[in-house]
Amino acid sequence: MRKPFIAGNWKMNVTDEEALQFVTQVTEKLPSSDKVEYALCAQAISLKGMKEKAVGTDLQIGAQNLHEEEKGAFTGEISAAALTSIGVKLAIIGHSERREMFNDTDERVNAKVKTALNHGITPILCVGELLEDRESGSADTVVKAQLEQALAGIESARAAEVVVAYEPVWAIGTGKSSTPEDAEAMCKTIREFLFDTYGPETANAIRIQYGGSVKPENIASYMAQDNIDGALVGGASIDVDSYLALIEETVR
Ligand SMILES: O=C(CO)COP(=O)(O)O
Repeated sequence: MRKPFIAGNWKMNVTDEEALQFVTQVTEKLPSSDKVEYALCAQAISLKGMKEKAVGTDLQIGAQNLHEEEKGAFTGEISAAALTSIGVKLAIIGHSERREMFNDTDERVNAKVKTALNHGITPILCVGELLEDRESGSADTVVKAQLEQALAGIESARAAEVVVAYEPVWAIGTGKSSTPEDAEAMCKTIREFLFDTYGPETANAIRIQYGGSVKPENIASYMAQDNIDGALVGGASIDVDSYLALIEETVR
């Protein structure tokens, strides 16, 4: 059985002071991680402080990106080694906002996933189609191509450590979430791709999250689907009560 995994993606919406306050408030109330894993992915500036505040709890702290190179002249970027030096072992990779605005091509996403795995960082690998892909009937092809390129050269044992987040781009921050049935259909397609690529053991081990306008009110309908193992949540993860409710609804 795959353990559900709920990750908040705060994007560029939370200051350091707010981030630290959030962790203090939330850690008092988080349930045990026996049945559900949970994480918060914050701006780089807050990761160290959040890690310190989360000591002794099961709250995972993740980055929203990392650079594929080990080190060097990459002004403004974050290295995997810098993340692990403060104990961060989780990073979102290839989010659609980065693919669209920050040149995260499929090739770079592949390099970033490899770098993350080389450093023992769990990548939350984001894939998802644009509205025009869905309307033209090519959503499956687009998502499979993203997966194929992102996972190129990564062997089965290492691929098992990847978390895939299926986020249809048209559902992100729009309030227009995918129906649970449509989300399940794509997550099943993703699972089948993983099965064909890596065989049953790895395909069944990899967790697939759905993301796109997930809220406490609709998360249970996604979690009820066979191939959805959690959620990557933007807006609804920024409020303490809402974040806790997402986790509670997952294990209800
Ligand atoms: O992009 C997302 C998470 O990575 C989804 O954002 P929203 O939950 O705000 O739609």
